[in-house]
Amino acid sequence: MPDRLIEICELTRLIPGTDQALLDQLNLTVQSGDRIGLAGASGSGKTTLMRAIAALDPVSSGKLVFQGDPVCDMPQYRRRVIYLHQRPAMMAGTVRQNLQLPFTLTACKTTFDESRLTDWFEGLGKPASILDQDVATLSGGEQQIVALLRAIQLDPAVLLLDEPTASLDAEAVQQFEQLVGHWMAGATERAFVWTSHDSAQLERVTGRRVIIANGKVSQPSVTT
Ligand SMILES: Nc1ncnc2c1ncn2[C@@H]1O[C@H](COP(=O)(O)OP(=O)(O)OP(=O)(O)O)[C@@H](O)[C@H]1O
Repeated sequence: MPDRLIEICELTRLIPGTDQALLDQLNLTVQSGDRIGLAGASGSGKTTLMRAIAALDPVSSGKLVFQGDPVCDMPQYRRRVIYLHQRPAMMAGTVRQNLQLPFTLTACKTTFDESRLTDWFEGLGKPASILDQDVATLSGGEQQIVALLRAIQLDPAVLLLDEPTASLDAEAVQQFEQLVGHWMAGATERAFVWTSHDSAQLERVTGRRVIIANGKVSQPSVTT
């Protein structure tokens, strides 16, 4: 039976200053090997839920359990459960400086591994010299690949992918999907949640569908 990576228990997030619930006592379990496609109408709360799972926004009530324990060591949790947005945040500087950034944080116990990154870039047909390139000169697709590599080099357990390829061209979409697939295949104790308005993409890359509506989730069908 797959291990439970994250248990989201009775999670409620109210619109600040109101009693209107964006997430309403929501329950969801993310297990090892899960490739979850999170779907729902625009404004249904997909981003709100992903950010709540990543512990990036305060919630009104509820509990997050990671690998059996309530989340309390936030820096460690943020390294293991990583949220990626459609428009990646890059700091001014080279690709290498952006990739080294997480290792400058005291919570990070692993070290920067340039040869592993070079292998990943070369697997995507990009030369090692990209590490010296200014991020401002990268295409949107290349920036998103750098953001994904910046996350997966930390060996996270769960990636929360919020419309990650919405503004990318077909080649960059293919590369992003390939890299996520490669990361998933690298260990069993991994999972992702992926939101997209592209149902063909969700069919392609995810294994089960979770639908959010009215602050709660339902799981209508298995798609693998
Ligand atoms: N701090 C806030 N105050 C008020 N309303 C908020 C706040 N945060 C989110 N909302 C509202 O909550 C709803 C859910 O937003 P969210 O971005 O999570 O939806 P979504 O499903 O990701 O949408 P989309 O598919 O368009 O990206 C929206 O109506 C949004 O305006």
